[in-house]
Amino acid sequence: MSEEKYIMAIDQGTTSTRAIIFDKKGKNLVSYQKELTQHFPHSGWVEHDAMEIWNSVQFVMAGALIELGIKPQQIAGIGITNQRETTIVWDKETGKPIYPAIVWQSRQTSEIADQLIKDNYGEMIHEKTGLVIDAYFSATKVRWILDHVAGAQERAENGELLFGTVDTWLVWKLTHGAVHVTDYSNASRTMLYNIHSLEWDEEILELLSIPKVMLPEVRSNSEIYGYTESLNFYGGEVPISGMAGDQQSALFGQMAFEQGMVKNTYGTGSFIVMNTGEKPQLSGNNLLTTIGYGINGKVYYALEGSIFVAGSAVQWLRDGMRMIKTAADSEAAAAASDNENEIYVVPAFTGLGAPYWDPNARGAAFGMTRGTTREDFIKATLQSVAYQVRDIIDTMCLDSGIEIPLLKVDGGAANNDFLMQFQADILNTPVQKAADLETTALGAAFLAGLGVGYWKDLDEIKSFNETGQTFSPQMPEDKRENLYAGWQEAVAATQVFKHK
Ligand SMILES: Nc1ncnc2c1ncn2[C@@H]1O[C@H](COP(=O)(O)OP(=O)(O)O)[C@@H](O)[C@H]1O
Ligand SMILES: O=P(O)(O)OC[C@H](O)CO
Repeated sequence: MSEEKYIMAIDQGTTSTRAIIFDKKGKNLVSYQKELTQHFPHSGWVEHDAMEIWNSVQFVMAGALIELGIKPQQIAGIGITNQRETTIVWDKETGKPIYPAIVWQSRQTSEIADQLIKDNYGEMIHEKTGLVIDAYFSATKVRWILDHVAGAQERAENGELLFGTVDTWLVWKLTHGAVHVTDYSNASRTMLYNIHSLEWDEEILELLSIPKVMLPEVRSNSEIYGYTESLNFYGGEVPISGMAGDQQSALFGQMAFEQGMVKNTYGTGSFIVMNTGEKPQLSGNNLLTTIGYGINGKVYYALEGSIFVAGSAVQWLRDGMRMIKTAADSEAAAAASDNENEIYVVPAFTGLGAPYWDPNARGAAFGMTRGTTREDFIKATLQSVAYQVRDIIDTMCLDSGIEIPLLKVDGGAANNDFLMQFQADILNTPVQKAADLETTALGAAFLAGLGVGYWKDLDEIKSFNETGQTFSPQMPEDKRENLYAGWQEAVAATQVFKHK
């Protein structure tokens, strides 16, 4: 009797690593998770131990197999999805990183980014990569490592060092150093990749003195990149057949295959991504143009708005302000606020992302009176997430000329009904939750399953479509616009105060 086969997705996120096993109907059967240590060596720096990332992946893969009670040989394909931009440089011979992974949120390379802006490279880099110059992307992080580790530049030039984002690092480790690849979606977040010619950009590489020999080969999002080395995977040689950055993977998992479809993932940050079809569309309003996915010889582009602080504002209410015990408590507290005197919280803790890109802004609260309560403050913090999403969706509609009929949502904070209802109200657009909020992993599983023929095509995948609750707008127009105008004033006032 032949044994049933499954697809495994590895979701290597900023705060945790998960392995999730899906069946033939795209159903999530088991999810196994491990938290990841966050290192903050200096103010504004965020680093991970790349070996801990790798160990956590092995741990969750084993855990998921054991929990489901299946053998590695029953995995038809593995899909990898990952925190994007996070940068690792390692020694090709020893397989050891030469410096910790510099995490996407880290600001330690902002001086390099500022210099590029001062030297007027903004337009050239935007045109070629679709990105806005910022320390967020991998390019300045690679430069920083080559500058700060003794002898690294020379060793990189000699071909002794390799660079990779987390996807690349994991495939390299899983294949025991045999395969050094990335995919279109991750490459498009490095600020080194030309999204039009689909090549590493020689001019940018030269500008930053990054040797091309250390870069991975860029491949599609769904194909066999290599096989797990049997020692790494308990005797199993399993194809690794799908790969995408986590936000693009969520777009795929939400089945946003058509031009104009938009998803928003409410995690630590919040990332709104619109499928814009087969032609890259450069934003005139500071959104990012990025590659959504490339499959069957076609590349699909996307517009993205990145909000750095979303669910982490709720963590701040819990751990910093100590106003709530759990993130979920924020829902009842916000619903209990009946103050007509609305206050605004602008959670610009690490500056403001899209569409403002103001690295020097810092958090602020406005409109408080003697009557303002804890509940009002919690409500305003949740509302700040929804207002930031509106800032981006409005900009996206302007840039793309596309009206958004529906916002598909997922991620941890999408569990908050108060936030979802307010989101629908402030956008005046229905908000539809995914049936299973692990959409990021589902996207990687779909890509991996398509890559090995486990699923035939997109039509088969579309037949699994199941949606969760939909929140319909209920707020009167004048109230919506008054509230939003107040938010815009609050953001403008926040930007007047500059962090020294
Ligand atoms: N019910 C809730 N209400 C508001 N925020 C929540 C709720 N549940 C989780 N969160 C927030 O969502 C985030 C976790 O979501 P997750 O998708 O796991 O994030 P990530 O992938 O970035 O680690 C945390 O920042 C947490 O504060
Ligand atoms: O790990 P997440 O879910 O917080 O996502 C991080 C993003 O990919 C950063 O661009």
